[in-house]
Amino acid sequence: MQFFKVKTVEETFALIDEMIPATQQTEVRELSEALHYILAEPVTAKENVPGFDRSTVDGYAVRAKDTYGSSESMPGFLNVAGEVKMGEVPDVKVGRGQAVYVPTGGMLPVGSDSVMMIEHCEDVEGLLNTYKQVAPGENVIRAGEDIREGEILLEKGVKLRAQELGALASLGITHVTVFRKIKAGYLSSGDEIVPYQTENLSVGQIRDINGLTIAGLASDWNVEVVYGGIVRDDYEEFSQKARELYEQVDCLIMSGGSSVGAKDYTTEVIQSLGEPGVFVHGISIKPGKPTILAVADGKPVIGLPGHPASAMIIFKLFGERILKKLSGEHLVSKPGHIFAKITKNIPSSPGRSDYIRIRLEEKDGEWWAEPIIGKSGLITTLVKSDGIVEISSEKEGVSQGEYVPVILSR
Ligand SMILES: Nc1nc2c(c(=O)[nH]1)N[C@H]1C(S)=C(S)[C@@H](COP(=O)(O)OP(=O)(O)OC[C@H]3O[C@@H](n4cnc5c(N)ncnc54)[C@H](O)[C@@H]3O)O[C@H]1N2
Ligand code: MOO
Repeated sequence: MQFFKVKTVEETFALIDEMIPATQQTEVRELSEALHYILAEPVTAKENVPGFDRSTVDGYAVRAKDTYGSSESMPGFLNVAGEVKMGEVPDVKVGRGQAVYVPTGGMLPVGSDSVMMIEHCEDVEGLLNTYKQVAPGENVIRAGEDIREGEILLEKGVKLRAQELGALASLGITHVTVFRKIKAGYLSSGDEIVPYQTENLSVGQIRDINGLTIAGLASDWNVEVVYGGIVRDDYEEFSQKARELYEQVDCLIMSGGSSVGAKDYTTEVIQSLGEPGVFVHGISIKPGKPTILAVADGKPVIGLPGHPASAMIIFKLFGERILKKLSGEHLVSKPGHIFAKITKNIPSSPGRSDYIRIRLEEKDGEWWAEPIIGKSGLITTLVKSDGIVEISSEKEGVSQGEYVPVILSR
């Protein structure tokens, strides 16, 4: 049997970026139901936010110049000319030597350029004693300072997080055009795998773990997962079920049978689905070497290794990028990790990327990554972990006390 030609992690990411298409299907969603969707067209601001100069504190709107030289020991004096009501256009102006009371968020009256906090002044029967000086623009948000009319607020391909929804809400935008949610089909394979609801296992049987872990990760990325059940190690049954599911979804994911054993049909099944087929079979990575990635007639197909920890780590590393790319998200390589110091020496083969499950511990104000040793068939190694440390392919391991990149999983 021919062994797979492995790709490096870097080659795999480059191939994913080259091979995976972005969906073209869009829909219009109400803003409150658009969280985590990807914008399908840019949004241009039709007005300024805020629409008027407003105070960021409770205080007195003043002309900054009139406060220069004021201090605790040498207060200045201004005449209180009135007050601004919340949500209303002020009916008073600030002339030279004058101050007008303004609440936080209130509109700045004409003539003023700054606001003195109430803690720094005192209204003594209409005469404001100022104990500090303020600079022009101090304690003020200018009209258009948040969003300027005509600017492109958000580009196509941006993921709508809570803060993007807030910015859109500030403009009064009620509907957005986004890419439709991706639907991924998932199949577990293996004669020994039974539904997780199985109460009493026969000897040799294993409850399906990957069905739940993979769907769980995918839902974090706003992908709907259709569970296709478990297929036996039988080519006819496997290919028929894979085909049926593939027809209904945008992406097909399966676990198990990715290696090179006599009954590992996954590659053959994937190849039968469409062109161009498998573009990665085997990655120089630990765990998860026997990973299969393919595109069949425009739909990505992911063959995950069966071992539960390997399946999750591989899906987090490559599945996330594939599904995000497919979802139309504009992907930028911003660091998705933090740095922590490793507690032990860990050797690693050059040319292979290692992903070590770790627990984070705080010692003397620093974060330390404590490796969790255990085989990739053990799901609890991930239950105990806070993340995974990456030892990239050019390194020959890491030394105790060295800063290492940690991809967080909590
Ligand atoms: N001769 C070689 N054998 C293996 C190699 C290799 O390079 N040469 N690689 C090993 C590595 S590494 C992995 S990872 C596994 C991957 O194998 P498969 O993807 O073919 O997976 P299976 O053999 O079907 O299963 C492996 C293991 O995981 C259990 N499993 C499978 N699916 C599930 C599930 N849905 N829920 C829970 N557990 C599952 C299965 O029972 C097996 O114990 O290959 C090595 N072999
Ligand atoms: O590479 Mo495998 O995923 O260690 O068990």
